[in-house]
Amino acid sequence: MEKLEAIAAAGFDGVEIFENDLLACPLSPEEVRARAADLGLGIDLYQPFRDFESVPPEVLAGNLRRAERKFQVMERLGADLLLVCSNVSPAAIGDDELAAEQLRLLAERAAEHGVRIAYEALAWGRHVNEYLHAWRIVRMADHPSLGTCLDSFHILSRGSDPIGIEAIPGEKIFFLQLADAPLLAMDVLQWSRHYRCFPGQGNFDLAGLTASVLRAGYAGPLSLEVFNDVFRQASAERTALDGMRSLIALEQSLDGVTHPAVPAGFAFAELADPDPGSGTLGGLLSALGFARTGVHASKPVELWSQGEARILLNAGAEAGEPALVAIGLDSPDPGGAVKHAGSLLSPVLPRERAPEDVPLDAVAAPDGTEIFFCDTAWLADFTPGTLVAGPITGIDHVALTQPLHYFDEAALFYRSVLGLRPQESLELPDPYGLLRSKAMSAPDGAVRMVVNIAQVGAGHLPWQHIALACDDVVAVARRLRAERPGLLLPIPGNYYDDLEARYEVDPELRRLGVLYDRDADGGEFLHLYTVTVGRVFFELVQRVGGYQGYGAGNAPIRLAVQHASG
Ligand SMILES: O=C(O)c1ccc(O)c(O)c1
Ligand SMILES: [Mg+2]
Repeated sequence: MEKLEAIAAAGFDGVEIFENDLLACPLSPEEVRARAADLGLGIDLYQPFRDFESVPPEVLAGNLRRAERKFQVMERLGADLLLVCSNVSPAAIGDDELAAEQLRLLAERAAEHGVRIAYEALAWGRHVNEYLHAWRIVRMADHPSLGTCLDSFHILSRGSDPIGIEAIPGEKIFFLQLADAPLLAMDVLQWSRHYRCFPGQGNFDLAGLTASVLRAGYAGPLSLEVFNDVFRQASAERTALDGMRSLIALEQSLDGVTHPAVPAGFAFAELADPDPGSGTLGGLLSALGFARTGVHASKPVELWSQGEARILLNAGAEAGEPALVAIGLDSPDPGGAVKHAGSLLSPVLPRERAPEDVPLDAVAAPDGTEIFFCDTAWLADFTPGTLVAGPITGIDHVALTQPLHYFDEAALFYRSVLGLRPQESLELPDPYGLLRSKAMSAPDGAVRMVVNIAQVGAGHLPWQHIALACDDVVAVARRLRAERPGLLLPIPGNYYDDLEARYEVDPELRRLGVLYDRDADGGEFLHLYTVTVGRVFFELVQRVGGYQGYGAGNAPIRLAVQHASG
């Protein structure tokens, strides 16, 4: 019930009923039908009917009897399409003619009940596991009540080329199920049952496949069929909305709609500073070479800057401790970006604004961080102070730690709403659990976001950090280790024993506690971290020779030190 309500509220007009959901539901099929109808939802498909075709004659009778009972349930539900998935039983016989003959028989029986059959190749089917194989059997059976069901997961997980879909007559494609998935080297059944996600959240080309299905002349529903352990635990409402967002984004990419305003840089990062009197955040920023270069005309907000790195400290934000509350993105077209976000179900956030303030609109990222789309006008709200130049030149990236169940949602949000592209995804063991991380960036690297989750293990605080681009990390480290020794995170000597075994690096890195990474092309990354203040810390990063990563291999070292220092 809860699922139906959430699905209707998200704007869908139909559902598949998965048999397990019905079996566990206290309502009768008639009541489910009525409830769905009240909510404006059609029941487009009932599924799955398993292990039917290609069986010895003595098994067939029992299978047909089983089917009769399901046709009766479907009549009560008001559903007229049954998904039959390819037989996975070791008892199945690898004989296409037998499969076709038995499916024809099933279709004849179904027709008597006004039911049609959609035959789907499961990627792990015993004999039929390719969509074109299922289609050949359907064609051979040649019955108007028998067609095929295409499922993007089964097609793409096996590496089949979806172009072959275009040769199937559209009216014989009875149903289309869409699911994306991350690329994982694992058994296809486990992969399907636990890791499916919505289009745009994984690595498959859903737009390409869907385009082929539409070119074939298919005019039926686009149905999301996702099996995912995390989604099961998440709120149905939020998951349904996210599913709808994924379909809208898919539709936009089919229509050739590109993001109207991919951000060109970070305008600012905004931190809640609930106790400005303590000087904790201000002190940290000045130690890093920032200066307070402006004060907001109508709000208790200070602008601290160095080069193009701008940090807002907001004493009025609702937060008990220092925390990242907002990110400002330089947008070539803020109005267009906000409208685009709205089309993807990320409405503009209501905001208090003094009449004289420059209009500035924000939407909410999945973890609640506000994302502002800015042109340079926002700076006019701040009385200007003197600008400072220093080794810090801008914001390189912002890293947010998401709760587990928002991780895929965040990936889709940053991709569709902000127009960022997925970069590397990593799973790293750290001393207290597993760190999953996904990086997203604008095509030119001008905006980079890292979405982390601390998947397992208690004690992971939802830390966020702002990584500042720096011309000379070593010079900054030299100065800070001398002047403010407690400010930077100490790095264990064991790390350098290993680093020096792998690379010939300057021994000064060890003395200064600067971390290091190198990519396959010789690009280098030098970085260091400040201690954590409230929920935030800063990273200083220096990219050399086109390095595009994030030094993710060093993250477990950082986490261990952060844990040890509380
Ligand atoms: O995992 C399964 O068994 C299963 C069942 C029905 C489907 O449509 C499907 O894609 C997978
Ligand atoms: Mg399926």
